Amino acid sequence: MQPSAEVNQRLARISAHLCTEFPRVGESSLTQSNCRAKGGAPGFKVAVLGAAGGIGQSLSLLMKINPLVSVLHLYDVVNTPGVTADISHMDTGAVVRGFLGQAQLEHALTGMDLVIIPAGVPRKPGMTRDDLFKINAGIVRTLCEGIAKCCPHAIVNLISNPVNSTVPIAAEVFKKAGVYDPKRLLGVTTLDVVRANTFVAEVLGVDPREVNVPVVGGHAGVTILPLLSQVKPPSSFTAEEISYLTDRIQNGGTEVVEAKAGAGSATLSMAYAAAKFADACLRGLRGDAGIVECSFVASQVTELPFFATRVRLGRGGAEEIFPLGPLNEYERAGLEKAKKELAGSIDKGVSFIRN
Ligand SMILES: NC(=O)C1=CN([C@@H]2O[C@H](COP(=O)(O)OP(=O)(O)OC[C@H]3O[C@@H](n4cnc5c(N)ncnc54)[C@H](O)[C@@H]3O)[C@@H](O)[C@H]2O)C=CC1
Ligand SMILES: O=C([O-])CC(=O)C(=O)O
Repeated sequence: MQPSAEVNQRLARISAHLCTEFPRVGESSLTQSNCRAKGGAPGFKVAVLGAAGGIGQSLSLLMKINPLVSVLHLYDVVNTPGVTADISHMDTGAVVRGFLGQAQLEHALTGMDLVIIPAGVPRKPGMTRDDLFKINAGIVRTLCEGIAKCCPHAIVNLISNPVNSTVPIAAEVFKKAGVYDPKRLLGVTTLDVVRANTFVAEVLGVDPREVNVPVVGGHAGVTILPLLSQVKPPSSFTAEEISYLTDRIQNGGTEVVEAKAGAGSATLSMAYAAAKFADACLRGLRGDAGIVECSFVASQVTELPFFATRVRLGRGGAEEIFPLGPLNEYERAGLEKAKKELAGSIDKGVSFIRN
């Protein structure tokens, strides 16, 4: 049955009100709304791809309350109308627009300064992050092809797992399109740092906000390498504490996957971590000085083409990559293990696009 003209008019009015870009009932082709960011604060344009998911919804909420964001585009292959309607009622500055399905990806991406990608399937108990490669590699490829075409200068925050492979995939897609700027592609490893700060603070009996633990390497199992010898403020740990903390930080994701017992992986702490990292990227874009975060980026710190270390964020993205600093024997052994596993994951990502 064809919808009445009245139904379509009503949907058009709601759509214009929400600044969304959903197809009207019965329409297959998409109309671009000419909705302006009326009353929106000056700031950056941010897109969340995978915005209707477990991470995506909370992350979108947190970006809506970030005063540096003027326009927030929410893209997913399902459920963005509801999420967008909901978030758009928050009385904060950012104007929210929703985009649904592949046909609207280009509209979602055009003009964006920062694109955050939590799209893809999460783990269930018994799976490794690498088990997600089959599905998530293709999703990341498609989304990055869109970025290369529509906002090649945007900063990209890649969350989708396995990060150790999806970042190399994104780099290859951008290279193929001739738009690769290694400084602008950042794998999000902030949750490892957030966990490390929390667990170390518990052991030390201090406020986690006072603790900063550099976590280097990658984002899976032994590739997650906390540098407990470089904790700020300077702290010393017993051998038992070092072993307990390293194991807990490396397996923090699995701890949540098991506790959720089939209902997914970390979403709330991840949304917090992603929002923290995105805010740091936006402050860097604004030109703030001294913004330093850990991230999995193209790097010459080791012989591997990608590695997570502390980076300084600026107008161009990861403008400076800091060396590892002095490691103790335990950390040097951990580094060797991390590099071995990382090399295979990076190769797998590169081969996915090249072959
Ligand atoms: N980097 C990190 O530290 C972390 C990464 N993750 C990863 O983040 C990803 C998302 O996790 P959750 O939000 O829990 O999963 P979820 O299943 O709740 O949400 C994923 C969303 O992605 C959407 N999606 C699927 N295909 C898409 C496509 N082609 N384009 C746009 N959206 C698409 C889905 O419709 C869904 O709404 C997973 O790969 C997970 O492993 C999770 C936690 C931490
Ligand atoms: O463990 C997972 O699958 C999700 C993730 O990356 C994390 O929580 O660190």
